[in-house]
Amino acid sequence: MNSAPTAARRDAADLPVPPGATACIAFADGTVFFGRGFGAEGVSVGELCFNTAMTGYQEIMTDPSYAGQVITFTFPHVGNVGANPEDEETLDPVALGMVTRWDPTEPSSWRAAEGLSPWLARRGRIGIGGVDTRRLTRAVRLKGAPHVAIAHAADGALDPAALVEKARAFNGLTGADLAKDVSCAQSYRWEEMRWAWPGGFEKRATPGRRVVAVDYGAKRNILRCLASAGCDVTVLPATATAEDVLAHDPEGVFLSNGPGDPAATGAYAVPMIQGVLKAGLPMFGICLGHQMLALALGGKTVKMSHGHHGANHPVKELATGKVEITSMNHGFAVDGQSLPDGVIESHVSLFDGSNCGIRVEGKPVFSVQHHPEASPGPMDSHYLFDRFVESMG
Ligand SMILES: NC(=O)CC[C@H](N)C(=O)O
Repeated sequence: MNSAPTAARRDAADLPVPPGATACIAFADGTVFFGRGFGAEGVSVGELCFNTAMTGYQEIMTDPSYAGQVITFTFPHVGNVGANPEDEETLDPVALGMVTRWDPTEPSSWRAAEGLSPWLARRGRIGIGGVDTRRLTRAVRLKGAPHVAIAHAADGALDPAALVEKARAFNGLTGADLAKDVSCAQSYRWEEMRWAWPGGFEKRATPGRRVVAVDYGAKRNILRCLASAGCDVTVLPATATAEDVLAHDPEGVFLSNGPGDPAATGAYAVPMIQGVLKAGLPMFGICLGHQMLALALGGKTVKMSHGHHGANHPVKELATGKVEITSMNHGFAVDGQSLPDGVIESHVSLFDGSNCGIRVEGKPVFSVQHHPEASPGPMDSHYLFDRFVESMG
């Protein structure tokens, strides 16, 4: 295995492709990082972010909120436990590609059904190994979610100058409405619960609270957490109206995570949320769902510099002072200063003070920016699912 990282190259148009390079990441400013490709061959264009989680690359790559993004993993050993059918957060390919410090090894895990490279190839997604990911991560931090083009050509036929042009032509995620592209096309019932020994993913047997979950790109483990907490979940597409939601006679409404700019998604989500709020139902939102609830209540969202993507982000619940270590994946945030009277900031990030939660005074309506379902990550915030179920009582 040749795993030495390749050097970053400036001024792509003038420099030759280094020997052995079969993949690269080209920035709009002309910086190019070369590496060795795995997974699918081809070209993809999107926004680059870094994820600091030490486990869970398969869940991360299949989180629909990563649509339009390429992920560089700061943890060096990615791929060593392969891929399995249980750790997928959705069936459709989502993140555009992955960048790793080491080339993936053969999988070593009793759970592995296949290696990372064939799994990515089957999904049409590009992998780039052997990259100096520290340097790449610093570039993301300094340049703020840069626009990039990534390419993998097994014969080394890379055209860095053309890729830089493609990165320049990318419009970015601001204003991008991606949720309806990754949402389900039709409503369906969800019964699977969280994985538990020895039965694995079992189905709910007893009747529970009737919950409508609006799918903006929902991770499966959120739906499982709702089911395990005692909800009979009906999932509706992102473009569902308030009438569609209320027609199911729900006792509570859940707003899912999802990709893209919440302000762009709000065009259809905000009127639905406002309609459901008028009906006075309990409501709980996660990540994109949190951002859109804030918009529906009169708040604002902003694009962050390079966002939060990891499984070790400390968040403080202001009412209790309790700190939770959380899973995060967001590039936009609710502007805590923009919240109107009656909407209370409930959680903040201890990394940068950004808003991580809101609640409506006197009503069972609340949401968080982080991911209480983890997948991957710690379960410190799991109590929020129970809080949602209790709010229906
Ligand atoms: N995980 C999510 O739901 C992400 C929400 C939104 N797309 C963001 O990047 O901020």
